[in-house]
Amino acid sequence: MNTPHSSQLLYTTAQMRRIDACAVAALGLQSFELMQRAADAAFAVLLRRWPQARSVVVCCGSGKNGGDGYLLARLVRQSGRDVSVIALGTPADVDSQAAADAWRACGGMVHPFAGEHSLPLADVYVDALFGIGLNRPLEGGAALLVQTLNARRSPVLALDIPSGLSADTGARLGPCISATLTVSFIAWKRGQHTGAGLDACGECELADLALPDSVFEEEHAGAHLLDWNELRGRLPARSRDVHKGQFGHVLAIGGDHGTGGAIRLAGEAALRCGAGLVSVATQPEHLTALLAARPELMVQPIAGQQELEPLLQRAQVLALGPGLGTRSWGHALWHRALASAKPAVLDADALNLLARQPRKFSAPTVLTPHPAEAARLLASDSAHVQANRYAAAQALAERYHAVVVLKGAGSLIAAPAGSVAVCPWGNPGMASAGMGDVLTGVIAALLAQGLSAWDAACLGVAAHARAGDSAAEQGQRGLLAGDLLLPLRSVLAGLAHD
Ligand SMILES: NC(=O)C1=CN([C@@H]2O[C@H](COP(=O)(O)OP(=O)(O)OC[C@H]3O[C@@H](n4cnc5c(N)ncnc54)[C@H](O)[C@@H]3O)[C@@H](O)[C@H]2O)[C@H](O)CC1
Ligand SMILES: [K+]
Repeated sequence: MNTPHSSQLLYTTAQMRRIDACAVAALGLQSFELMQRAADAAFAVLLRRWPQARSVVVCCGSGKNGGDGYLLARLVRQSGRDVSVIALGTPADVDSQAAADAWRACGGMVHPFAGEHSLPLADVYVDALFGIGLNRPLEGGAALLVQTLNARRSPVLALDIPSGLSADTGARLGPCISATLTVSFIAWKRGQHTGAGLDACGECELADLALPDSVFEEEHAGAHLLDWNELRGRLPARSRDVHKGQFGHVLAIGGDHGTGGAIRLAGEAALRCGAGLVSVATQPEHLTALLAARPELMVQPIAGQQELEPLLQRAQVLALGPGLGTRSWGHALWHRALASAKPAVLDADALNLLARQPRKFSAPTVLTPHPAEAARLLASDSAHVQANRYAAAQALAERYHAVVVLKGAGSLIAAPAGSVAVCPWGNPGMASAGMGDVLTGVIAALLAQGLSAWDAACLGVAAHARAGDSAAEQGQRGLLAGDLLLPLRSVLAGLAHD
């Protein structure tokens, strides 16, 4: 894997503070100079996004985020627009104080926030209340101001990070700004690109403040955004002299009574993503329907473990779990399949069974839990997983020694060694039945074509999300998992230069 560019890297607040300090020390920059650059960048974003805005209200907190706001307000005033500053507290440090003084020096006034009626109407509001210094849930006046801003339903430009959002986890800490656009300074923060952070940030822009890459050299980010061009190099193009055996044999196991559709989606997705052969081991009742729906699938009716044996011999990769159920039938197949120690993707009830009988994996394995399944695997609850998505994904990868895809807004891919990739694609229309079954087949197909568990997970999540975005162009509501099957082909063709 190529080293991601700094614009793809995601940092924690502690890392950001060290990077800030490095910029000041190495470059001889004053912190105030960085604040001025942040204000300049934010002003450019404001004009580009809202060129018709005639009135702006900047809400300034007591820290450096507020300092950015005071200097931005000065630029807006100097541009001839109507601008006022509503302050929450007084500047707590020398730079923010200097920024507030600069605002006053150009004739600006500072109005303390004194309840919702003290917040003037404006074309655009600027959230300069809290940035990476937020260290506890908002309450009191801060909470009321954030709730008032959200209730206005007017455009909000958030500086660095929306106030109320944890920059480390993407969890809302009490009331949280719902920004129209967030302009982040120097580097992305982890919390912006997963979970609640996506809705809180709205559109995202990164302003690097013209800092050289050298300021990042001391920090190992540990997390990065998937980059489509970087991924393209990881799926080998096909030569002409090939045969289907070279692209692997996936065995999809699942489809207990009434859930044949799940295993069909997984099997068909594996075919659509280039697996050479796909067998489906499922309840006998699904045989006719599956063959009629997708004759390219080799469907085997499975009453018990003994019928699974020959299939396990022939398959290179297992797609285990879609519609598997946790009854004795599914449990017996799950147990025998894992005993084969073949590369595998585990989803749905294969994960629920794993939560009951934990084990570490020696073969290349990808687990694809949604938050509730992750909670069961961690003996926790969904709310805690969602409030700590990075930590949950990394804990699972380490505990089960597998690559883990923690699904949801901003899906995370975590490796046992600790690195995390974040998927910037996908849409709310994908929160529908069967999407996980398709993802299972996609990843299994890539494993079967020789990719590592990490690469298969990263490319699989990216292709699945991009296919979902393509299919959602006709509308997110009513997007069906089967709608992804055809776009997957063109998405993968784009990945592989086919
Ligand atoms: N060189 C730099 O450091 C740059 C910083 N930039 C901007 O600065 C902020 C980080 O500023 P900081 O002063 O560290 O913290 P905040 O302004 O985010 O926080 C303000 C202040 O609020 C207090 N606080 C924290 N949580 C709460 C709460 N729930 N309720 C009330 N008060 C709270 C806390 O004590 C802080 O002191 C960064 O995000 C950038 O916007 C420049 O932009 C770039 C250079
Ligand atoms: K902010």
